[in-house]
Amino acid sequence: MGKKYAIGIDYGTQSGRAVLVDLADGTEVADHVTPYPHGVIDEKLPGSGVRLEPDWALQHPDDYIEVLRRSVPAVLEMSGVDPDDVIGIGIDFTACTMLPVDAQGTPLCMLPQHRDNPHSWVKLWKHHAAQDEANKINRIAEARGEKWLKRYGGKISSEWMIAKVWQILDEAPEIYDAADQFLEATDWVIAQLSGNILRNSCTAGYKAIWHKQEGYPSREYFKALDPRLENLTETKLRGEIVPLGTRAGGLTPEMAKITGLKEGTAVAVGNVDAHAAVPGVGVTEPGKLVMAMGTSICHMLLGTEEREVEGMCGVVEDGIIPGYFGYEAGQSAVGDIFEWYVEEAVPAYVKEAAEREGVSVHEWLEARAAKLKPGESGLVALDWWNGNRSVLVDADLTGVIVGCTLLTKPEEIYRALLEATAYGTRKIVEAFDSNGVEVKELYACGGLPQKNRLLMQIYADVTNREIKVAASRQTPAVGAAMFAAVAAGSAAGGYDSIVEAAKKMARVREESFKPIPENAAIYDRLYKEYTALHDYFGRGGNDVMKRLKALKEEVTRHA
Ligand SMILES: Nc1ncnc2c1ncn2[C@@H]1O[C@H](COP(=O)(O)OP(=O)(O)O)[C@@H](O)[C@H]1O
Ligand SMILES: O=C(CO)[C@@H](O)[C@@H](O)COP(=O)(O)O
Repeated sequence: MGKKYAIGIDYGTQSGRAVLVDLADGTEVADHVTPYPHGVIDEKLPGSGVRLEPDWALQHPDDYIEVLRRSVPAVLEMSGVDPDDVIGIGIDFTACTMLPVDAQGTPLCMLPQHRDNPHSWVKLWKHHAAQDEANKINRIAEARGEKWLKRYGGKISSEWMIAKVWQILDEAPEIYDAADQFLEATDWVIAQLSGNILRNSCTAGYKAIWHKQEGYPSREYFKALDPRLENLTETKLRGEIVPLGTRAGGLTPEMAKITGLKEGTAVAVGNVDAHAAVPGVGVTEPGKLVMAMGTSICHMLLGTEEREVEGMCGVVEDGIIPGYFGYEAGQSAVGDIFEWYVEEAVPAYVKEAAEREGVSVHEWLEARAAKLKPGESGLVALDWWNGNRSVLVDADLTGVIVGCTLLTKPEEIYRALLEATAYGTRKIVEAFDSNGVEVKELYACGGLPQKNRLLMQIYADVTNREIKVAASRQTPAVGAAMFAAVAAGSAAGGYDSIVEAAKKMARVREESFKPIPENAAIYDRLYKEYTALHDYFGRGGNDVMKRLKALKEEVTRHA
């Protein structure tokens, strides 16, 4: 059998990235990025201009298809690989990114009668407007003593499926009624590729409260939320839930035409970006925490038992690698905080200087921030620009910088923001470690480790652990390609298990980031200050952030 390949596509927050991978050793033969034409829709709807309320974040489903139209033919052309030798295609996605579809699987926002209703669109993972529903989901689950709540660190997030579905029912019952099903976007794209709607066990487990043995929460629980939700899981969340690496079907003739791939090519079921990154970086055993670092960070860890960890996003059996309990935790804004600073708060002189020097504003700030010693800025910040999805699980928390003076410089603020996100990661590492899910080593992948060395050194110093970095710039996509190889199977030139695929295909860089003891010592002190602020603002010491947010909503509603 000659060389065989698979294509993995990583659907991120702002773009989709395809990579064509050699299955023998994981060599990335070609990659291509398609920025989403509509980007993140958070102010007004395309076409109608209908204004969105605060905390909304939507996407256009055709942007996902655009990635297939552009990036798949591009990697085929760049590589010169014969489509006959591409034996599988797999994807990973942000999650819970979900949408309502009709009985034909058409997104409701593509239908003229629903287009102008924001609830008919794709709700992106960072759509945070379902916090009221999430609060009720948690309150009612606690009151009823629902056992499954512990599997999610004691709180269900507003980012997830049930909160988002319930917000649709609350605010747009006509869209809820018109929806034949609510799907994760990753499952919707796979349905477009293969013609089959299958729900993957990863998003069902982490985002829709599904359990391998127990299934979804009971009808009684859903009825207690809202009588209209009683049958939700048998109706609008119905369908087969299958393990990662399952073959969803063969590529449809229509999709073969737009992608340039062969009809019938194996299509793997959907997956989540951070979860696909774990085998992508070669981690198939416990003790190694994988950080998928980009707009946000997802922290992924394997364990041999189901443990309770405060604030973890979830523990799902077989949720990442079959045979293990997969733990997920996360920070809902990391790169996004740096981007906010660069786009919204950096003085003009910095932008001009960066342009003159031919570097990006990030690079300009990083170079200057790297000259500062830990503690030198006199600043400490809380990393809650997009709420907290770590131990506090509260989307209503907001950002803070303490210690600014008339002499504070932009690079000092930038460094304080990098550090704040590292403290946020340390909180997560400590939560796992202190609950018996050991974290021995850190692995980093995603866009940030490639873009910012200072950030990585700060993470090593703050967590006092060595960090290994993925060799690939596209780790989740490589992971998705590995699952595609599993969906194709060894008889076709792929693999029979993800562990085998990861052994052959994953690579990390030679160089790692090691903690510098004197930095780590200062960061221990700064972390204490972070923790004091974290607990004061986040554990009820002062609810000023919530009061300000409520006031903002009140004033905006009446504007
Ligand atoms: N040099 C840099 N240093 C730190 N952050 C950066 C830098 N350049 C870009 N970013 C941030 O990286 C994030 C994008 O990360 P990336 O991994 O490429 O995408 P995604 O999260 O969509 O997968 C953006 O939030 C952006 O602000
Ligand atoms: O929440 C998850 C995974 O559970 C992510 O999809 C979400 O944080 C988005 O990740 P990115 O920062 O876009 O890579």
